[in-house]
Amino acid sequence: MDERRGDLEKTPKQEDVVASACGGRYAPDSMFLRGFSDFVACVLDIVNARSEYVEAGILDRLAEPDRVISFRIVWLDDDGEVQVNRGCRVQHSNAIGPYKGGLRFAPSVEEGILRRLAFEQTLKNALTGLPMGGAKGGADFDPQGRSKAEIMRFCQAFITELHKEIGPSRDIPAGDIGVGEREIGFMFGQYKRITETFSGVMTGKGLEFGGSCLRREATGYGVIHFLEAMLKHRGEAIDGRSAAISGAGNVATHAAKRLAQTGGKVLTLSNSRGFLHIPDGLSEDRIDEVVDARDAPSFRLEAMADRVGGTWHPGDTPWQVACDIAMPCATQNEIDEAAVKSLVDNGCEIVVEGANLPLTPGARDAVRAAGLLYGPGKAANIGGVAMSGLELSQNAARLHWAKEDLAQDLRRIIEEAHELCLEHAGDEKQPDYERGANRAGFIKVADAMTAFGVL
Ligand SMILES: NC(=O)C1=CN([C@@H]2O[C@H](COP(=O)(O)OP(=O)(O)OC[C@H]3O[C@@H](n4cnc5c(N)ncnc54)[C@H](O)[C@@H]3O)[C@@H](O)[C@H]2O)C=CC1
Ligand SMILES: O=C(O)CCC(=O)C(=O)O
Repeated sequence: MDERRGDLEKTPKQEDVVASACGGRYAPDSMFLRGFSDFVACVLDIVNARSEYVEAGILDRLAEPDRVISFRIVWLDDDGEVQVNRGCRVQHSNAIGPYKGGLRFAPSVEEGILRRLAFEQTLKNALTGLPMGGAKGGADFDPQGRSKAEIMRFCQAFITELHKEIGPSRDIPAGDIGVGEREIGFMFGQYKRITETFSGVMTGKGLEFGGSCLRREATGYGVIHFLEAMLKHRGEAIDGRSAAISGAGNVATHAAKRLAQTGGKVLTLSNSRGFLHIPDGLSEDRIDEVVDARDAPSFRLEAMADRVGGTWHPGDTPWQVACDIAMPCATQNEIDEAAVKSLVDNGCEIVVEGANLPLTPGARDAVRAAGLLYGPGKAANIGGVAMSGLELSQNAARLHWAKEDLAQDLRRIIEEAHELCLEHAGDEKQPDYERGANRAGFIKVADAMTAFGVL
């Protein structure tokens, strides 16, 4: 046993463990280090109680992804101009299954964010109960305002670079911000052309070529299933509760649709330009209109205001609206401390995350301090990757399962994940779901890593 490890055993404090595990490789305020430090706070007592985890260096190994693949993407825009973007795939852990996680196309994409998201994905995927490791990738490409032909050329160039690193038993990408079924189609087609194979190398595919029923809906629907499970645990239900939802993409619209179906009231949708407020609630039909129209370059959420009896608030976020539930479903760090204060002052009691990491660290502390019921994304938004896991199973068996069966599977997976989180969440009456998710995911991954020995 090395000297440093011996010291750790004597003084296993959170900050020492984090510093030792990260070995000075991350800037103190980096997104990864902050997240890893919070994670260590949740699992440190488990590690201290299990010498096999310390001996196998589990935390040190989790602090560094298995591999980071960076590459240049070159493509031609509609004017024939050469465009260059930067792409990256972080393969964090394949301890419990092949690397699995989404691809994000957005100007804010950079390696640091992907390192953090890939780490979170490892824990999240473990909660699904399906054999999937964790990864995340993407590019700093902004699809906004790009034509369909430009998006196709970009997707083809992206996968031309990444295809060597992925495969149906190796790493299976899916969608995320800026990457939906259309983009997966372009990338899957290019992979198929280059490798001359037809396999389940990506999920979120079109139904005609190996996609699964309900993958499109699964993340948003799953968020509402998780919300229902949290409320049921308290003897409550959604019934007539109102929600401020951010985003107008895949997760936001399907969470909105399912909430409306479950008797809730959808007060807002949003984008990076502002938010749409519908005081009487958005109907399912109107939500469907957004789902059908949003891929068109001409689509503007703001243009719907009159038609839905709402108002458009340019430059603002939905967190100033009086609501029972806040449901951030757009992007990271979209709720800060001031937004939490405004939500609490306006009567909000619940925050449930459709997006990954939508709360700043200060906002998370404020949510806890205010005693809100809090469903963190790493537990509440597992529906998408869970359905991806079921898509993989269908592809491997060369079968297509019925929507009704998949709907039941999705609900069961979410309810079981909720139970698993509860088991590790401390106080039964005021469960800390984030702690529960971190601990439950960690134990599963750490046990697998321990079984492999040191590698
Ligand atoms: N698609 C999936 O299956 C899953 C997605 N997530 C997470 O959910 C979130 C949303 O993802 P998708 O709906 O798939 O992406 P999307 O690309 O379909 O939608 C993103 C939405 O967020 C809005 N948006 C982007 N930046 C914004 C900003 N700065 N302020 C306000 N709105 C902004 C966009 O206008 C768009 O309406 C992301 O955090 C993603 O990581 C999590 C689990 C699975
Ligand atoms: O479906 C997948 O593989 C990944 C979904 C995803 O990116 C996520 O859960 O954040």
